[in-house]
Amino acid sequence: MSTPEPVLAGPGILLVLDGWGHADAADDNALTLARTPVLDNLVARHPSTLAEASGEAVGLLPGTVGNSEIGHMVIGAGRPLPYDSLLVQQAIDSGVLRTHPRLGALLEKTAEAGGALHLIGLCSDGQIHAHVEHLSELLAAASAHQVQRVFIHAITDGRDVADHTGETYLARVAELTAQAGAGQIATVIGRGYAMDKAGNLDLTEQAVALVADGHGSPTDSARAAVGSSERGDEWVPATVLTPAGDARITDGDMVVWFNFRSDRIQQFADRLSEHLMATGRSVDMVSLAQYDTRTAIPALVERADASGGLADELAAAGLRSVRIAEAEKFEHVTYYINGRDAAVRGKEEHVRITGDAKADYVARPRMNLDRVTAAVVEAASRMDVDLVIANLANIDVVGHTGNLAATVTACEATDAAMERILQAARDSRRWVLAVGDHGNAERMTKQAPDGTVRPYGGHTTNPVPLVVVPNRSDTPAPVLPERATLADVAPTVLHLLGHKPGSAMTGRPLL
Ligand SMILES: O=C(O)[C@@H](CO)OP(=O)(O)O
Ligand SMILES: [Mn+2]
Ligand SMILES: [Mn+2]
Repeated sequence: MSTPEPVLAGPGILLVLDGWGHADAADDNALTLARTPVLDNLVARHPSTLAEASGEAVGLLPGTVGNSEIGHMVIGAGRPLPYDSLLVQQAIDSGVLRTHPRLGALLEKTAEAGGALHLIGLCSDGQIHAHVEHLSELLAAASAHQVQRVFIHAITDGRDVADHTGETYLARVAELTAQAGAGQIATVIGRGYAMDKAGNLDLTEQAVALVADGHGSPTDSARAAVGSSERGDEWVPATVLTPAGDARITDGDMVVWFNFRSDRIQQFADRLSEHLMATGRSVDMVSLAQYDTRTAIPALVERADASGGLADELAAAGLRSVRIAEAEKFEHVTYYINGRDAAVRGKEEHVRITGDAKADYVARPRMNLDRVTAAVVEAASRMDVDLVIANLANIDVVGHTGNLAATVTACEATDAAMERILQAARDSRRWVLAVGDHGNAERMTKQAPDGTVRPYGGHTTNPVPLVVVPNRSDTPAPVLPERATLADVAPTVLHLLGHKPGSAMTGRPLL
């Protein structure tokens, strides 16, 4: 039976509601606790489905939570992309990492020169930025090459895993060093300092001074280091573990960065490189996966090709897009959705909304949403714009605080913004495709390794709502398939624009 063409192909709006996951109503589900009439109506009245946004469906290891990088990359690519966590795991399983020629050569050189190996990275199993177990492979390689001094500069998490679990993960690091017969934790600092990505160099410099020069509070145990934080694991102050001895980075040492995700470690990596160079220390550096640093740091595992996505198809079709997000998610609607490609194609405009630089999202759960919304409304009103791509960041960014009340407010603010955007879409006869990039706010508690249930601000493996609001209401609304994945977004967007999916896309148009 042939169905009538339900949607008039034409200009549209692709909205990523960051962290908008689906789960049944519960007392830790900020999205169902919030009063969100517009979002509720959207899902109830318009063609909608649930899209997989985690694990293998998007190119992650089975069962791992989605994240903004892979979420936006797959939304843009129209196909699952083997993410860096998966590629690193494959390199470990196949033995490629342990026998990596570059790693081997540097370890050998370091051992011969009597230098030290410094391993810097996030110590948790959150699987968004890093995995603590990856250390075991690196420690084994160091041990095999007889590097005598191996120092771990541990970054504590509390964001991708339940807070106040740092001590457990540092205990795991100690176990791994004992197993490998190499390495010790030399310094500890929270990710709030070491993984700032917003240009707050005062925070980054504390991490640089700690690992390069040993500037931090001396303490004799990892437990005391973590316990010294008044603001949880994210904000463990710079701490030097005295039993490790002198772990400063000196001429002839080498550094391995073991985060596999770049965005939050690259500022630190750049500043440390610059600081070592400025102080006359020649130090070899490698990173587990490829980083987007200013200074070139060779990677042990190369990233997957992500070309041939939405941006390339829009450019080939001569369509104009406007990308809008506030600073926290600006790279996601530009660089990541374009396949980690910094080139700005013709007819592509970028609008970066900036505002209050202080990131206290419990106090400011609305963030800069009013300005983001105004920019979307303005772009939608322009006849020359074929596609508006915007990210509404609040549900995710405020969700990360783990504060349920603030996250409920963020959901309600997003709902009000949606009302304005939907009105603008009607005024300009645009369709709207709204989708989450991964879950977050629909589950705000998690069981910690010790069995207790704690407030949790991290991502989830839940599917995300995907809704299409057609640009006309006088034809029967299409029915979307029952299940979808983020890989179906770009083919659907191209279909709604009146174009075919790109040849590199494996996702399908959902209508
Ligand atoms: O803030 C981040 O770095 C991660 C969580 O660690 O979230 P997202 O993937 O949404 O950027
Ligand atoms: Mn996100
Ligand atoms: Mn997030």
